[in-house]
Amino acid sequence: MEQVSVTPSDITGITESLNATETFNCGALQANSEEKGDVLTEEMVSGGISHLGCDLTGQHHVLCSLSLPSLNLRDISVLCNYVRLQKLELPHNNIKDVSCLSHMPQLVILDVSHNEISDFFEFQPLQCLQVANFSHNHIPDIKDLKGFLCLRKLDLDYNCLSEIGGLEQCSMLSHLSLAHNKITKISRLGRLPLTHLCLRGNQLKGVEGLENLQRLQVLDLSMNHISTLSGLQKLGFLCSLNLEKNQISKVPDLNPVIGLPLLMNINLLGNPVQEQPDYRQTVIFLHQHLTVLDQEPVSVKEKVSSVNIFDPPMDLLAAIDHMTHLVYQMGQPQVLYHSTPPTADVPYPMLVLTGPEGCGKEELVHRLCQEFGEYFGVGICHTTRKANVGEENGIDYHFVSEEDFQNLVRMGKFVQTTQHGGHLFGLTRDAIEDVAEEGLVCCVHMELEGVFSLKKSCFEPRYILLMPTRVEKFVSHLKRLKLYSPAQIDRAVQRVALYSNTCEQRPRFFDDIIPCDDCEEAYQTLQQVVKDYLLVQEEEGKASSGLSSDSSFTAENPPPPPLSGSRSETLMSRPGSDSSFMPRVPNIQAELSFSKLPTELASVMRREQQAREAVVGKRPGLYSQLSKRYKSAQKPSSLQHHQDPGARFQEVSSSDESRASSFVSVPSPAGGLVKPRDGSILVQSSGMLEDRNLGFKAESVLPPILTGHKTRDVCRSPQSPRAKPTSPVEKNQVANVKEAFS
Ligand SMILES: Nc1ncnc2c1ncn2[C@@H]1O[C@H](COP(=O)(O)OP(=O)(O)OP(=O)(O)O)[C@@H](O)[C@H]1O
Repeated sequence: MEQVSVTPSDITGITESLNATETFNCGALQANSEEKGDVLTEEMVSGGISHLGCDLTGQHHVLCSLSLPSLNLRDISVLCNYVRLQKLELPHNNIKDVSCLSHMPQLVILDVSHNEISDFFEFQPLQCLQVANFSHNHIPDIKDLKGFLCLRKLDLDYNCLSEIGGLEQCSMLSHLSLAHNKITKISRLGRLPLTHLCLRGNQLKGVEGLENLQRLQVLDLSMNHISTLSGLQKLGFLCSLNLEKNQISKVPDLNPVIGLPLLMNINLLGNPVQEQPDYRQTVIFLHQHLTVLDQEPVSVKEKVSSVNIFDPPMDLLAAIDHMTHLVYQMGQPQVLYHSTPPTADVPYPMLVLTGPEGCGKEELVHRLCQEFGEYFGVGICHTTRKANVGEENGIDYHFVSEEDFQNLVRMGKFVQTTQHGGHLFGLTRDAIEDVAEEGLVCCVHMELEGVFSLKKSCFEPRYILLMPTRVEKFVSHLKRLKLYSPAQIDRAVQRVALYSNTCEQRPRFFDDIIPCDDCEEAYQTLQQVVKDYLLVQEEEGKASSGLSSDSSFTAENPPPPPLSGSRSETLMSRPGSDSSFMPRVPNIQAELSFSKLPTELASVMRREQQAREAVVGKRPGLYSQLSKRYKSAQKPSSLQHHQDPGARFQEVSSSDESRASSFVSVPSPAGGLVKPRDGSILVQSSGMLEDRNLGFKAESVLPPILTGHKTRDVCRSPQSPRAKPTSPVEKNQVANVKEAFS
């Protein structure tokens, strides 16, 4: 094809030259430059020119792009005539003088990289220039670029710059690259709208001077001598930070960038901090947004394991705690306790008061156990903390040394342990057993961690949360006690949120919530809750003497089912309680009721009524039948006898159907269990079972609460201070307690 030579006069309005320019022939140009030395000629220009487009006025067609790379050009003065060029690429030449650029007011893109330029921007301001590449030259400093109004991207890599300046007026500059210069300090970047800044390979020791670059997204500070990142904490849009080969030595040095919300990529390769133990996990834990660290993607697994190491969730801690105690406990001789659940369905009844430190739960536990001493006993925990004034060993806690505590752990004594405020707390099986032996419900107080752990165990207590609803009141209450340091008060206040979050995130985690701003009021409410559980609410109306009313629930006059009162509903909507601080707790009963159709509810009520009647002996047939079905499904073997004392018990007692039926736990519609209420049946069966030795221990094998009350009511010697005749009312109440807490 014929080579077309383009002169400056041809540039405007030439359309027919389009084909010619598209056949840019580099070989021909090189030959031409060799002939003419290092001077750019018009022939060479016509060979390198391309792209027909419109000029900036939009009125003329022009050939607006010239590319002449690697031609050893030194003199490009001929370009003075090409006034409508918009894109000029002259990389890899020997150009020193670019003053001809002053004649190209429409120039938008300029690449004069890899040349011999030492005078920076020695030409008239180009108002349209947007992209300028002056990398790989010999420029010693940046002159004032005031007139370059549209400059967006400036590349000055591999020059001899020792400081930054002259760019303050470039109000559109978003990309600036100053890699591999000799810059020792970041200065005069002001409030440039930079989004990308590269300062790789300079001599920086700090990063001051970047704090006002609020739009910065990508920052490359690699290959410097930076040891501190102070100043970067304000860069809220930063997404990528390259700190490769610097002097960051400790994880805390990263603090200024930890928490930058959009920072997802950090490169710390070649920094001393990498030698720190658990370095990667620590950084990933501290900066959970990271998707890439040290050029390696951060996996979800890494994130989860870092959280599990440095801030394990309560569930995990509880699982570990439970597993530890279970393993130690399995190493010990297995005995059957009074509190051993006879079957998975019949837990030993327990009540746990929980809430933040200082909310008074310990006091409430003791008051409750004093007032309702016939039903509740305090489960006394172990602790390694010192006894406060007025506290007694064996009453408030078992105060033990850390060594003793650890020994107890290794002996498999604990059901759960927790570390709180630098001290260890734990509930032993023996502590529960001491109460169970008395035939009482075990009542304990503990922090949330303890609750999580206890929930993993075989016990299924009722959990009541005591919740401060007004921060100021809670704080002043803690101050008044004079037992807590300011730090402890802060911790207690912070933990209130932990409790309320748990309520919100885990519906039904707690069975009840009681506001505890006022200790007296809290106790009144607790009393009411407990009475509800004991089903004596209605009784109270009839007899002012509290629990020991003469009238009792009978088959004809059955007590309301547990939880069927509206107390929890009224509690949740207590007037005056600060709902912003008070977590919302679903009313379980209401939910249950609302989820059922009226006919379903009616059926449920009917079955419950039948169950009650059957339990008191009015309709034995139904439960005999249930018992039979249970028995035939079990197909008991001698092995099973040993594994499941409850099954054995049922088989043994099934010789008398109606009696056996009285001991079978029947799932109630409310999700609880309907249990025998006829005291005489308890007495007979308990006596019968006491005669049998199952080979575990010379003790009767009964559902624990039955045994307990049995012991209290019947089996104790007359000398025993607790032994006393059991009235029908009391028997009823005992059954109610069992039902309520199981
Ligand atoms: N076994 C346990 N597991 C978990 N937490 C426990 C256990 N035993 C006690 N705690 C809890 O440890 C915390 C610290 O106990 P301490 O007796 O020092 O508190 P307190 O100041 O008396 O608090 P409060 O007035 O709420 O009872 C309390 O919240 C207590 O309920």
